[in-house]
Amino acid sequence: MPELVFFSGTMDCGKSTLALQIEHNRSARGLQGMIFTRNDRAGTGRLSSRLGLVAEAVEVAEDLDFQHHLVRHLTAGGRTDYVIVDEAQFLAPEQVEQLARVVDDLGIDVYAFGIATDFRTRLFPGSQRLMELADRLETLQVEALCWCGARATHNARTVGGRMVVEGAQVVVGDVGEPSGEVGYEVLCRRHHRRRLTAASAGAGALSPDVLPVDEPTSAPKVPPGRGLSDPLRRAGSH
Ligand SMILES: Nc1ncnc2c1ncn2[C@@H]1O[C@H](COP(=O)(O)OP(=O)(O)O)[C@@H](O)[C@H]1O
Ligand SMILES: Cc1cn([C@H]2C[C@H](O)[C@@H](COP(=O)(O)O)O2)c(=O)[nH]c1=O
Repeated sequence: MPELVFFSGTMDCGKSTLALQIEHNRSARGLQGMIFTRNDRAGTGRLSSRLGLVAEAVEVAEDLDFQHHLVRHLTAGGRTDYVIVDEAQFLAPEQVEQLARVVDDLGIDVYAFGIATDFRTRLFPGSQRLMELADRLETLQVEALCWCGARATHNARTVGGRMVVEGAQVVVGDVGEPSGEVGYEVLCRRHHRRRLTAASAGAGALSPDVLPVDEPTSAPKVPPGRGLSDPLRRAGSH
């Protein structure tokens, strides 16, 4: 049975990499895919991963109708066995409905990849519609981490490393932007709620715990995963 699958996760968790792997594995077996994206950081008509892989893609314009596009292609004698859509959070809800029709009426698998929520923790309209319509929701397995070491579940927008909560829903950008520029950082919910980015917390890279030295048995217990270098421990009350 063909299906509509929505692979979601925070920024920088490997969605585009997985999209390119799926494309690679299927095309290596002689299947033909059609790849779409919208607003990829690498430029128009490109699907790029931070691991350095890039593939050509159809840029999804606001008025692109997926179903018409596929029907035109098939009618002209083209073949498509599966469809990949990256940055699917930027799709209009109607475009997600067209993708569902591509699956049901044309019998083509559709794999969509995107972040679920924006910098204010609200669902993107395209992601919401995908969650409502997908046959299957998949969460990426390689989780991105918050600076504190916890699993990152939220995307923060930053200016000069500080989290901002005002602005347009769509601003194309990347994690780890130089200070002063608009960028993004993935955080756990606790630190997203407190607007505590790595820069605001004064955190550097995660440092592992040192091997335990003999502590007196009365010493306070350190929760697992909290090394001496952990800014949470240093700052105490965050
Ligand atoms: N130098 C590197 N070495 C190994 N893995 C890397 C490196 N740079 C990035 N990655 C991996 O790539 C992931 C980001 O992949 P990408 O597909 O661009 O993410 P997404 O599309 O979800 O934003 C990172 O979470 C990390 O696992
Ligand atoms: C949180 C958030 C993100 N964006 C943009 C920033 C990037 O261009 C993409 C996400 O790309 P990735 O491949 O998943 O890293 O989305 C945005 O426009 N608005 C937001 O709130």
